[in-house]
Amino acid sequence: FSTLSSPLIQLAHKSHDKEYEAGVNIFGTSSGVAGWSDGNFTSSSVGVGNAGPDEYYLNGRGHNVCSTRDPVLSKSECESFIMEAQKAISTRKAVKVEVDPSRKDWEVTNSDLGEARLSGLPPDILNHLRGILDDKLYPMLESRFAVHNLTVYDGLILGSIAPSQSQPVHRDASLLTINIPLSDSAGYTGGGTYIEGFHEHDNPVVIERGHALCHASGVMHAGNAIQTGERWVLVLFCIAQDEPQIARRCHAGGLAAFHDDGDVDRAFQYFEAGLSVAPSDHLLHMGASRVHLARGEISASFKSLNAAANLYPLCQQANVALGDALMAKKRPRAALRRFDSALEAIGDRDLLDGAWMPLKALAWRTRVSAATCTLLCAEAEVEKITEDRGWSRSRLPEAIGRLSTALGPCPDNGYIQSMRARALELLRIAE
Ligand SMILES: O=C(O)CCC(=O)C(=O)O
Ligand SMILES: [Fe+2]
Repeated sequence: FSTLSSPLIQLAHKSHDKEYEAGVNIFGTSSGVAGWSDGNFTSSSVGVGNAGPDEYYLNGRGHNVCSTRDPVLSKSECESFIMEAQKAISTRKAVKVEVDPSRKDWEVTNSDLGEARLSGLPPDILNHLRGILDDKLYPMLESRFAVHNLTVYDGLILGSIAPSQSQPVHRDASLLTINIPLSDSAGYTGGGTYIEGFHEHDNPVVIERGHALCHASGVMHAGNAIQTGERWVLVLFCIAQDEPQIARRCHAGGLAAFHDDGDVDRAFQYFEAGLSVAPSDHLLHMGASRVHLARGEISASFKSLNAAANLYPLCQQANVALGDALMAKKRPRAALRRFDSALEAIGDRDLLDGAWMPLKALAWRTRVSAATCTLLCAEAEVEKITEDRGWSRSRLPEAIGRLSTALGPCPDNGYIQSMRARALELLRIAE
C-alpha cells in the first residue's frame, strides 16, 4: 500500500476490531451450530460480482439473497420487538436525542415512525435476542454463506407509517444483513425490500412477518415505501471477526470527508485506499469521480465513471452521468451512445407494473436526454445543406418513440410535446 493510504487502512482495522469486540459483548458470537439446510430457504441471485467489495469473502455465495420458508420469530416475539421500539422512540423523542448520526444520509421523512437502535434496548430484550441469534440466526448465516465467527455489531427496528418514502438504494455498514419484517403483511400495502439485480421481477421482495431475509450487506438494496398502513422491520447488521471490510470503511470515510468536512483531498485518499484493496468496487470509483469533478479534473472523472459503469452494469447511473458530462462538453453524439447503452440495459423494465420508482425516474430522464442529443445532431445535419441526411433518417424515429414513451406518464408536458413536434418536422425534412 502507498504510504498515503496505509494509515487509513490501519484506521479501518481499528474500527473493525472495536466494533467486533463491542458486538460480541452485547450480541455474542456464532458457535458453528448446524441446523439449517437448503430446503429451509428460497434464494435468488443478484449475479456474481454484484454483491459488493466483500463478496470474495463469502465463499462464492455472496450473490445469493435467501429467505426462510418458516418464521424465525413468533407473532408475539414480533409484537414485543415493536413495543420495545415504540417505547425507546418515545423516550428519545421526550428527551430530544438526535437521530443516529451514522444514518444521517438517509432520507428521514415526516411519515417515519422512527427507528430504535438495538444496543439501546433494555438488557432483557437483548438477552432474548441473543438467544435467537445463538439458536437460529448465526447458524442460518453460517449455513448460507459458509462463514464463521460472526457477531451482530448493531441493528435497528424501523417503523414507517403510510404514505412513506422509499429509502435510497444503499449498502449496509456491515458484512451480512438479516431483515425480519415485524408487521403482518396484511397491515400495509407496498413495502418490502427492493434488491437491485432481481431483474426477473424487479419488484421489492415482501416476506411474511417473522420470516428472515438475509443478504450480503454489499448488495444494493432499499426499504420500499408503503402506501397504506404501518410497517415495522428488524434489521441486524453482522460482521465477521477476520473480515475487516477495508473497502467499505474507506468508502464511508471518503463520503464523510467529502460531504461533512468538504475535505476533497482527504476524501480522495480514502477512495484510493479503498481501491487499493478493492479495485473493482463501483462505488469507490463513483466516489473518486466526484472528487475529480470537484477538482475540475474532467478526464480523470470520466475515467472513474467509465470504470464504475463497466464494473456494475445493474445500475445505469454512472452511464447516465457520463452522458450528462459529454452533453455539457457539447458532444451530443458521444453522449447519445451513453444514453443508448443505459436504455438498452434498462430494457423497458421501468415500464412494467409496479416498477421501482427511482428506475422509472432514471429511465424517463434518460429517454428525454437521448432524444435531446438526437435532436441536436439532426439540427446540425439539417444546417449542412449539401450533406446526406441519413443519420437523421435513421435516428429520429427512435427519438420520436422515446419522446412518446416519455409523454406516457405526463401527456400534457409541453416541453416534451414541442421536442416531439420538432423531431417529426426534422424527420420530414430529412426524408
Ligand atoms: O425496510 C427494509 O426492508 C430495508 C431496511 C434497510 O435496508 C436498512 O434499514 O438498512
Ligand atoms: Fe439496508
